[in-house]
Amino acid sequence: MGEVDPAFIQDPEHRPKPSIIEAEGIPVIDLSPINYNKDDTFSDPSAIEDLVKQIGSACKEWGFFQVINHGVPLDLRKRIENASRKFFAQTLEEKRKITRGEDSVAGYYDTEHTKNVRDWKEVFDFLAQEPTLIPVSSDEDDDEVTQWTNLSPENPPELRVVIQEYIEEVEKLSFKLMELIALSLGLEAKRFHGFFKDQTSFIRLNHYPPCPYPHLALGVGRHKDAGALTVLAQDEVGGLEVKRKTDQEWIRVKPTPNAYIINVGDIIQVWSNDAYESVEHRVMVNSEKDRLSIPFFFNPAHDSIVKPLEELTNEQNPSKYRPYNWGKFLIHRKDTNFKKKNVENLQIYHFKIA
Ligand SMILES: O=C(O)CCC(=O)C(=O)O
Ligand SMILES: [Fe+2]
Repeated sequence: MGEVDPAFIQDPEHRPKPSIIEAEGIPVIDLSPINYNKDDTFSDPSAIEDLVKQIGSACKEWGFFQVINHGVPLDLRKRIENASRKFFAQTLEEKRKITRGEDSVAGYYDTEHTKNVRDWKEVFDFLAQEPTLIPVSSDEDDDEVTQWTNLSPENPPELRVVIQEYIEEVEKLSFKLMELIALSLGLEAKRFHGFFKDQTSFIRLNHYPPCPYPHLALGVGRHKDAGALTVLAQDEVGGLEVKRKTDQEWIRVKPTPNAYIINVGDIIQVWSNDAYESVEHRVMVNSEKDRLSIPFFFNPAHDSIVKPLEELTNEQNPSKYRPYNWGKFLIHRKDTNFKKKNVENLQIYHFKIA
């Protein structure tokens, strides 16, 4: 990654700005009421009610928030971060031994493109469920389903187990967040749980090496997350930017030690019939420091039909989207993200009812 490779160069309007705006506005929400109450139940109704309000406003106003006192053990986070660093510190040859194949999303790769520009990063993806059931093709008439499985790095030897332990914990957090989001929309707490029975969730280890031309490239180009919810751990380096809804400015999410960054994905946007929006974000790189981030993409079962919930639509507020099949959507995305293509990949607005 020495000379300027045109594959990484963003169009001028998408290049990072030299001045960074680090807003205080991205809410930090304390989840103590659901994690550290004395008798371990949802026992303090007023604290929960307040929490639900905070979650609702954050989803509406930002589509992004951070959580503290989230219940994921700090020691586990440290262990996954250390193991990930060891993994990425290996030679390219070693890492490429578990390169992601055409037939699964799991494994190592360093050639992802976002909006047809190559990202300055390398990643390792690991599925939450093994096997994960998924359609063979994005073709609507093809009913065939296949199984995705994980690839296991030899080194460091602890990585696989640490990832599995970590997934268990962030998954618990994701379910709790979905309950709070459901309540904030006036739904029953467990309204969303059924969608995640055979989930297609996965965890991603993102490594952003120092970049000699950080003013031209991005670690991840502007995008929205396609799934339901993302639970992201970022290290102290920083670089994640979120598009502020009020003025469309790019705002840096300040690293908060031990916090998780949560964002609403496209599926929540559709379920909520646009009450909550999935917000664009991107990652800046820098010329000096490596950066590590670990998103957990909480995604429903492949055969989920994604559409606005009946409870949230009516004559005054009719459904804004045609239903789509999540598994087919995911496969379509996978096929187009892998290579540079001259067409835009599939987006939820393609299902929008005009
Ligand atoms: O590295 C980050 O902070 C965010 C990465 C991201 O947005 C993604 O992987 O979808
Ligand atoms: Fe993202």
